[in-house]
Parts: sequence; C-alpha cells; structure tokens
Amino acid sequence: MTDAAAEPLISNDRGSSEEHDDHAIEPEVDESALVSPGVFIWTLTFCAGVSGLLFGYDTGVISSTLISVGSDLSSRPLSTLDKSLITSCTSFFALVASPLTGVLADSWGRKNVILGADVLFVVGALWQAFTGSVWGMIGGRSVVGLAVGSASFVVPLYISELSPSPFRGRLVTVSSLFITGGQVVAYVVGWLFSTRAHGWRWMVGLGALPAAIQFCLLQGLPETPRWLVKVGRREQAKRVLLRVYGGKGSDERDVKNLVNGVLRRVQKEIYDEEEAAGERAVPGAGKVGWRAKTARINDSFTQLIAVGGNRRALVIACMLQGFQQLCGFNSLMYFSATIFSLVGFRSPTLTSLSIAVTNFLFTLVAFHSIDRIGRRRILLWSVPIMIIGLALCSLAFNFVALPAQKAGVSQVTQGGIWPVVILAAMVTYVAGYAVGMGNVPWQQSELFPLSVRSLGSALATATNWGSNTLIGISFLPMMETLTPVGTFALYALVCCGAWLSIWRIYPETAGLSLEDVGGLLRDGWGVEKSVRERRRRRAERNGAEVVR
Ligand SMILES: O[C@H]1[C@H](O)[C@@H](O)[C@H](O)[C@@H](O)[C@H]1O
Repeated sequence: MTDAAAEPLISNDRGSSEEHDDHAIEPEVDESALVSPGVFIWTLTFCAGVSGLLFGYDTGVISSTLISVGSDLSSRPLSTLDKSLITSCTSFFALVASPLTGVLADSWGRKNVILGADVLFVVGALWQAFTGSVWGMIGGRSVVGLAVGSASFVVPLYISELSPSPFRGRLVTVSSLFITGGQVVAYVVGWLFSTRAHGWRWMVGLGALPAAIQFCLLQGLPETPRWLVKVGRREQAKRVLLRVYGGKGSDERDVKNLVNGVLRRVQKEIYDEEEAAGERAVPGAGKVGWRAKTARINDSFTQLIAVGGNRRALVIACMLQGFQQLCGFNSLMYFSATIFSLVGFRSPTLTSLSIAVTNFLFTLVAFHSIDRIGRRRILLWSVPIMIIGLALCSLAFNFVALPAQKAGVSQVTQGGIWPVVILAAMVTYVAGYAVGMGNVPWQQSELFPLSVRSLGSALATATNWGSNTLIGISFLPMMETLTPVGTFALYALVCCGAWLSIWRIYPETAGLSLEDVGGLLRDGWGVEKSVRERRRRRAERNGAEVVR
C-alpha cells in the first residue's frame, strides 16, 4: 500500500485559513493565454504514451503470430478453437482488468497502475516467447490482456489530469497515435519475422522491451495533481502544477497565479462533491456526520449511478466506447488479410498494411485538429465518411464472387475493378474512423468529475473491450450467415445509430476545464449550451463582438 492510501481522502489542509480564502473567492482560471504545452508535459505524455504503443503492438501482432506458429505449440498445428482462444483471451482479460484497475487507480494512484501494467506486459511477453504449449500461449496472452486493459484506461486518465485544458484533446490523442503506431509496427515486425524459423517468438517477446523502458522512464515522473489533491498532498500537487504551467520564458507571477487558480478549482470540486455526497447521505437532514460523508464519498459506484450528471457522463462514455468497437473497425484490424485474400489480392498481408497505415496517418489528422474543431464536431463530420465507406464496401461485395464454402478459409482468384473498389472503400472507412471514432472515445476521463473519474473511465473502457470481444467473435460467423454484403451493411447501420446518438446527447467539451465539464452535464445533456459556449469563445478569440 502506498503512503497515499494511508492518508485521509480529503486533506486536513482543507480546514486551513488559506483554504477558506480559496472558497471565498470564486475560482477564475484563464488558461486560454497558454500557447503550447511545455517540454515537461510533452515528456510526460510521451513516456505515458508508450503504453499505447504496447496496446497497439500486442493487439496487432496476433494476426502474423497465428500464421507463423506452425506446429511449435503442443507439437501440432493450431486448431480453429486454439486460434479463437488465443485471439479473444486478450480482449476478454482486458475487459476483466479495466474495472478492477479503476478502483486501484484511486487508491494506488494513476502512475502506479501504469507501472503495474508494465510488469504485466513484460511477464506476458516473455511467457509467450518461451512457452511450448497452446495453453501456455493462452496464459501469456491473458496476462498481456490484463496489462492492455489497465493501460488503455489509465493512460488517457493520467494524461488528461495533467494537461492544461487548451491542449488536453491533443495530448490524449497522442496515446491513440501510439496505439495505431504500435499496430503498424506490429504488422511490419510480423512481416519481417514471418519467414524466420520460430520468428513468432521474437514477434511476441519484443513487446517486453518498450514496457521495461517505460518502467524505468516513469520512475522520474510525478503523479497527477488532481489525484494528489484528492489524497491530501496539496503541496506536492502544487509543485507538479508549477512544472506543468511553468517553463522557459514564462512569467513567474503569472504561473503562480494560474497554478493557485487551478488548485482552487480542483479543491472546490472536491469540496462540492463532498457537500453533495453528505447531503444525499441523509436526505433532508441538516447536519451529516463525517463518517456518513466519508462513506458516501468512498462509495464511488453509488455516486456514479445515483447522481444525474455522473450517470449522464457514464452513458456518453460507454456509448462512445461501444460504438467505437461495434462499428466493426477491429474486424479489419484482425481479419483484413483474410478478407483481402478472399477477394483475390496476391499479397494480402502487405495490402492489409494499408489499413494500419491509414489508421495511423489519419490519427495524426485528429491530433492536429481535435482541440480546434472539437470532439463533437469532428465526430459529426467523420461518422458520415465511415458510413459512405461501409455502404460502398457492402455494394462492391455484390459484384465479387466469393467461395461458397467457409468464409475466412478459402481463397479465390478475382480480377477486375471490384476488389480495388473494396480496398478503396475500406481505406475511406478507416480514414473516417481514425479521425473521430478511433480516438474521441478515449477522451472519456474529461466527462467525469474527480470523485468518479477513475471508476467511470474504467467502466467505459470495459464497454470498449466487451464490444471488441463481441466483434472479434462474431465477424467470421457473420460473414458466413449474413454474407459480406450484409455484414458491412450492418456496420453502416450501427454507424447511423452512432451519429444520431452523438448528435442528440454528446456535448462539446473541447477547451473546457475538467471541472467545467462536470457543470455542463449537471442538469441535462448540455448539448445546446456547450455549442453556444464554444461559438462564443471562438468569436471572442477572433475578436468579434459577442452577442449573448
Ligand atoms: O483507439 C484504438 C485505435 O483506434 C485502434 O486502432 C483500435 O484497434 C482500438 O480498438 C481502438 O481502441
């Protein structure tokens, strides 16, 4: 247990005179003057982002591993059941890990969960590399699943709690860049080692290296200021914030004012939550004992469900994560080589690299524009591109003769334009996905107030992995029963549902402080209010006259 866990949830500092002053003054923090994130915050983001690389690498490497294993495991070729178990145990254990580590991230801290995930990444990678049996491989992939599940929720949380609000979207997107970059690396490594004897052992074992490096790098990095305030280490939080907002050439007094403002804002949020929790503990009662208050605050799950704003945040976060997977993207990630071989491409593995590369390049576009365009707007623009890609793909499959027998096993030779149309349609779909759906859901932590941020993000991440498992299991059977035409049409339909839901309930959170997002969802979905507010801020920035 860390010393933090032994400290009270709310600092004793809170009773200090400074604290009373803080509450007397309404916190006004203007971060809009910040021009760019400093070296310190970039370093933090990149070190934490390595987990994304591991997430991408370990999910991407499986397709080439499966075709290279041969009879190396249990001295026999892999059966279909072996392959399904080896593939899906990772997402299943990621699903199990995310809610568990959601609780751990509150008591151990965000950074310690990342460090724990690193240990699991190393153990899982070496386990796979040295195993001699199918069950050993399943064991190793399951440990990797635990690591991926923890890292996939805690890294965006860590980055978003450390980022100044004007850059939060972009900095969280860095972790998506690492994920998609990791998938490209996995495809390339898979291709390089696929011709070597026992090359698959290198493919899976290499995952240990970045994890070990990250473990060392993170030793020198801090916890998030929000978590530090929450566990009562206000002075430490202040030191971290001074490094986040300070930097070469910055005015010391401006930085101090900003840091004090941010600290007040975080403490005010904790104070308000404590008050609200205390009042709810004994409805209608005047005074509530500290035991009841503390019990109530600790009961994050009840708070998440019972408080309207928290519940709305959970609905939005789970909805986005669910749609991110149910739109079918990972069926391409896992099976694009199979699809390309079905429609007759001579080098399906190389062709499928185009999917991974497109995903990476368009995540770069998102990185560049997510804070300027906004999360909601980027989704409302990009989901229709996904729909067009999927609809075209479904249409094109009408003109491609597929083998009547089991989809995903046989190969036919095709000619003509339609296989190329399918490839172009898939690339269009992936481009649309990478710009919005592939990364916006990972902004999930910003939707939740501090008291339920960790648990809420963890449950949304579990929704992601649950839906991921579903897509992985159902894709090949759907290609058989619904045919490719029906399968891709169904994904297009899911995207239509996603667009409508986003339009209806997802407010614009770009540029808002983490504490302000909570206010937005307090009394409703806040969509109109958020769009109006964003327009007002943009007009203000452009120097136009603002009409309220
Ligand atoms: O954000 C990531 C990214 O889009 C990956 O390419 C995808 O494989 C993951 O499932 C998703 O969570």
